[in-house]
Amino acid sequence: MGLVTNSKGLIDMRCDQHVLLTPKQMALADQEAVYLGVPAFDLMAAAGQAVAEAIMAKWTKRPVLVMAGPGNNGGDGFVIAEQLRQHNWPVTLAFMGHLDNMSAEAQAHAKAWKGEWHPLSQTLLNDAKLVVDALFGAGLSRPIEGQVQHMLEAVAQSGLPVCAVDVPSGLDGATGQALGVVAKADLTVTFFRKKPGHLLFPGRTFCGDLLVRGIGIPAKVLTDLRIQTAENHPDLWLSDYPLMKQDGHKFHRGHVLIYGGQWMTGASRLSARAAQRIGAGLVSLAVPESSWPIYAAAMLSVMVKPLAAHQSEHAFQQMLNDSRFNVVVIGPGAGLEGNDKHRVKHAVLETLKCGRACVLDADALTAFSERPKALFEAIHDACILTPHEGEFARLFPHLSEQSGKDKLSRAKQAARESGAIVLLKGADTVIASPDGHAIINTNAPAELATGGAGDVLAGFIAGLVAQGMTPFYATAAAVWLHGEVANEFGVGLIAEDLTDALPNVLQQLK
Ligand SMILES: NC(=O)C1=CN([C@@H]2O[C@H](COP(=O)(O)OP(=O)(O)OC[C@H]3O[C@@H](n4cnc5c(N)ncnc54)[C@H](O)[C@@H]3O)[C@@H](O)[C@H]2O)[C@@H](O)CC1
Ligand SMILES: [K+]
Repeated sequence: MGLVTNSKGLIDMRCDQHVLLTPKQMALADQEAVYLGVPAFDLMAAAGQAVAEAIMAKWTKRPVLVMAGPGNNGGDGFVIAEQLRQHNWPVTLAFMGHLDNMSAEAQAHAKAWKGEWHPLSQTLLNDAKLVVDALFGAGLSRPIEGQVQHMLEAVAQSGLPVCAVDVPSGLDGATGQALGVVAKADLTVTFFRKKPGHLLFPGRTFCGDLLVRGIGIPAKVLTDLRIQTAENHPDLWLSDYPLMKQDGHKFHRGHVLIYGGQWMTGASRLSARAAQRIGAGLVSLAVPESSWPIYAAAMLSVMVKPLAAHQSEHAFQQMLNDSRFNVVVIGPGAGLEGNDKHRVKHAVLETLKCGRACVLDADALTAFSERPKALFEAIHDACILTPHEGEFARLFPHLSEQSGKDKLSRAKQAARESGAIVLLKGADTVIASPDGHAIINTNAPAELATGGAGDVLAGFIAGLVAQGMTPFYATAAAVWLHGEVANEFGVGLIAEDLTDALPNVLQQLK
């Protein structure tokens, strides 16, 4: 049963827990569940009950204001209100909508509410100690304005704790972007599966703690939804992960070739060490002859190969003839000064020309900013681009953060246009493949924003590709390990620690 495809084939139901549904896909999942015989009334009852239970688990009994909107999100609100009332919570219900326009199940649940109905009004906040936001969920279709906007602003001003039903109202579940104003929540309870908007920024900051609750929708409805996006988790790639074999040999674990620059000698060395630590059998650094002593003195188990100044391009090309180098990393510390840029571009294009898997980072991306097309025309499917937002904007100016598009769509479009796997970095790193699949990473702590962390990541990816992992899943695994190591290490992290602390995390993974 296929959900998320990769170049190798299909991810099966083992990892269906981690798929992300757009609000549209969620509506289809609901419909399919009803088609399979689960009554819509029961789905809504289960959804409301799950939220009520989460509220009672998180907060002590207190006066609650439930704000119920005009659609099924509001229907959930009526269930929550009635459930809390039955547990002797003091509940005030404010409804904005017309009963006649609601779905049959929402009407039925609204009629089952035993308390009073109030129109939405800011004065209701005076007596409340908790707000339940059941105004809009998956059906939000335009920016919030007018009276609801004022109400949400008053909720924010009040400082009261908020529990959001499905998504904080005003948040686009597909993109993580705000449509007008958003009601920031302390707890969000969503149903069946997470939505991309819960994980992408700024959406993630609006959700508070996020809980996913089953409401009786069978997992088999996922089969026909053409799901393309998942949250990063070892379940996605562990079966692909190159765990060491007892009878393994270093030549079976690949050979990474890293291009080193003249001046910023630390960056490529960080990549080299990272590739070694994650298990590449051999790692070589190709460096300018003039900097060779610096590199060679610092690297013990990495082979450092000098590129003679008068024929460095030719020498690198010659090196690529050696088919034992199965992955090439270009970019960290590669340099853009003077003739460096020309050399870097040449190295990238030669690497691509011979079909070698490659990780292109930093200067290797910026080197093509005047004519990204020259890079895209050369790219093949084992090529991974690892830009931060600045580098990304240089290659894809129409897809920059300022374009107004969300990060998931931007990364997917960039992958499609370039033909490469695109890893768009950030606290919500997105890994997108040209075939439309994408993984959102969620385990990166703030400590990762430190110089050299990207160089280490490039090395991790290369090291995994060298050992035979498919580029898409190697990238996902590397990003996850990178985040996990940073979490494990905690405060005071510098890039070197990412490599040194990796073995602990690998041990746990094993
Ligand atoms: N069977 C189902 O479909 C289930 C749905 N559930 C709940 O239903 C929600 C989705 O329900 P709906 O599709 O009815 O959508 P919503 O309840 O999110 O809202 C739809 C309504 O809001 C109006 N609207 C949209 N944007 C607006 C804006 N900016 N200002 C004013 N009005 C606006 C629409 O015209 C429509 O009347 C989910 O988020 C979830 O909470 C749950 O009850 C589980 C089962
Ligand atoms: K909501």
